[in-house]
Amino acid sequence: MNALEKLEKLLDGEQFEKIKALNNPELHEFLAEWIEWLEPDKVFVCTDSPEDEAYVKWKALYYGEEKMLETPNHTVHYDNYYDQARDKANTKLLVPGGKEIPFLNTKDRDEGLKEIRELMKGVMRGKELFVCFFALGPRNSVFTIPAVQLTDSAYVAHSEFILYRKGYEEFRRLGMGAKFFKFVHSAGELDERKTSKNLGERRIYIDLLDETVYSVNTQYGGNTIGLKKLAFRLTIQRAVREGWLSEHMFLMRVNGPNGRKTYFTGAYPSMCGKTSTAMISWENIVGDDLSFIVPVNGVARGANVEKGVFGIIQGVNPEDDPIIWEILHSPVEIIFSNVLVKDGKPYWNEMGIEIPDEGENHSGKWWRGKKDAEGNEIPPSHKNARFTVSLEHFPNVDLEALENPCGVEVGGMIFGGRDKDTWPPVREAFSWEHGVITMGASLESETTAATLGKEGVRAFNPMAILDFMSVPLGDYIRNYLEFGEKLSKAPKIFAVNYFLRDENGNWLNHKLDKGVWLKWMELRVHGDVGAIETPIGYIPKYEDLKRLFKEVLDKEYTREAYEKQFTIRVPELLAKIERIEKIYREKVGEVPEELFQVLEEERKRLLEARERYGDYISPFALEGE
Ligand SMILES: Nc1nc2c(ncn2[C@@H]2O[C@H](COP(=O)(O)OP(=O)(O)OP(=O)(O)O)[C@@H](O)[C@H]2O)c(=O)[nH]1
Ligand SMILES: O=C([O-])CC(=O)C(=O)O
Ligand SMILES: [Mn+2]
Repeated sequence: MNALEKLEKLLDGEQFEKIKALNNPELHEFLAEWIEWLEPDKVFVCTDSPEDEAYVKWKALYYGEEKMLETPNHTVHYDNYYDQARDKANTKLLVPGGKEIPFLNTKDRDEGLKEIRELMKGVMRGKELFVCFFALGPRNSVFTIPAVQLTDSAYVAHSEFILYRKGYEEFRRLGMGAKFFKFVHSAGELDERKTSKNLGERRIYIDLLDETVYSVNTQYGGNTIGLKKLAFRLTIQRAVREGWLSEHMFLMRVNGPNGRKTYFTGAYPSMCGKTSTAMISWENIVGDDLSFIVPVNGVARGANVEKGVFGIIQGVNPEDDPIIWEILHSPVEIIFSNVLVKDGKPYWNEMGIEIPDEGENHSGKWWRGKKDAEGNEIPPSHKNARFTVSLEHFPNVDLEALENPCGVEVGGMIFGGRDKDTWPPVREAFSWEHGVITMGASLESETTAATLGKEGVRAFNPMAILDFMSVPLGDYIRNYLEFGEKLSKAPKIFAVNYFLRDENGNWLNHKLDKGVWLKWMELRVHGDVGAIETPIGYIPKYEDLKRLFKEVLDKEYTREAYEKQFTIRVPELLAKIERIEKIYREKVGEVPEELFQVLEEERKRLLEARERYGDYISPFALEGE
């Protein structure tokens, strides 16, 4: 029996017709094999029609994975109390022979496939399977990658409809030519709250050879939404093979003088400010999490992989995040996850208004002071509680850039992390190579609640991408360096640090200061302002920032604040170079030799500067040159 004949037996007539219309034998085989294996009671195939999307949304409510809230089109979803973040330990790359690759969590492919197949055998008995088609990147473009998702979670499918472009027609158009990704997900057995129960058997296995990802016994978006962080492992591999970049980066427009539009990408680790930067209210958002950057005729062109936001809700308040606040209070389609609900209204930590003392949250029935099994007090919402919404509802979205099949020219690329004591708030690299190595490849950041495990530990996180890395780090960095050589005008590279603290642990910057750094970077891309040369790159001049603080935030920026923030901290910077160099020399394995040269040059510049100026160098001293 061939695959289509098998499918005809497995599916209802109407569903079968939808599959038959896609002329792709590889797709048919994959579907036949997995539908038979998963044994769902029922299969629903989603085309791009609004009716099919509506069916999925309705099923999320019908099966109890989402509940309606008071505001129309708002729903809430809960993940298991212990399934609130990405599970790094159980996320593995399947590689032949289980080859060990530094910093990557690998597993023998045959063993992994065997294990996951066993876990998934008949896992959908009594359940409905949704077969969905999406596209990564704008459709019918150099960026497009089609993907098929199998899931028994209507919540996951619903989230994907909000976050990704529909892809059924794309499969139809491409026919046998579709080089597509495959995702198979099951939430596994559910408890009475409709959350995944068998967390001990939670597995996320990425088959790099077959460009397929399997995920089981989990619901949290970062572990299950196939097109997000699961596809990301596959796109990194493709990008390195094909010579482009697939990055953990927002994409935004910064508005310069006289209507000038300059596009920036920015890579910060999870929970370190991508969304909050891309949402600066006077600029424009294109994407907040994942970007593809492709060299086209010597120009780096960027596109958002997604079309929606799976954003962190903690701390969203009307002052700092006026646009998100507005959206979250309007009747557009939103899924809230792991927030507190009372009388049909959602509440979250640090929202700037009074929060009820009881309700329902990620721990079930909740009251203030409630403790979990470990004795920790449970806050109203989880730190990693999120909202899922389409970008089309954002008044500040740059729709033209979002939908442009040619993407946008990238003028600047930014790297940043949680760093309390080393990097200044903003600086510009001397060159592409200098930026890639001393900013991107040298990124460190304190760990956050976006992954299971301890928070606040300084960790090596090159390009903010380490959690998702799927190729040897040296290959990834080589690809980055070579990417620059393909460009006639490489984007300028910048590094930011929003998280500097003083001796008492207080932040040195306000959340909105990043709006000033962005304006400065925009001017620098076009050579409109000068800068101070330091051993670690160019930093802004006080006079320029003073003017920008006034213009952008209507704030007085004092010389004292500037001096404190932009002091070059030689001992911390040298220690960092030591750490980074050691990691690359001792742990990473093969790395382009340039990396060590560029780090060595930076060290020399720092040592020379220390000779002349001492350990902590005021920017005014350097400016005096
Ligand atoms: N102190 C300080 N905190 C900030 C700043 N910007 C953002 N944050 C906090 O950082 C947290 C996460 O920021 P997001 O922008 O949502 O994170 P993200 O990079 O989009 O994260 P992912 O969606 O996990 O990839 C929020 O709790 C913010 O309040 C800042 O300038 N200063
Ligand atoms: O993938 C997720 O869970 C959400 C996210 O953006 C990240 O953690 O970087
Ligand atoms: Mn992210």
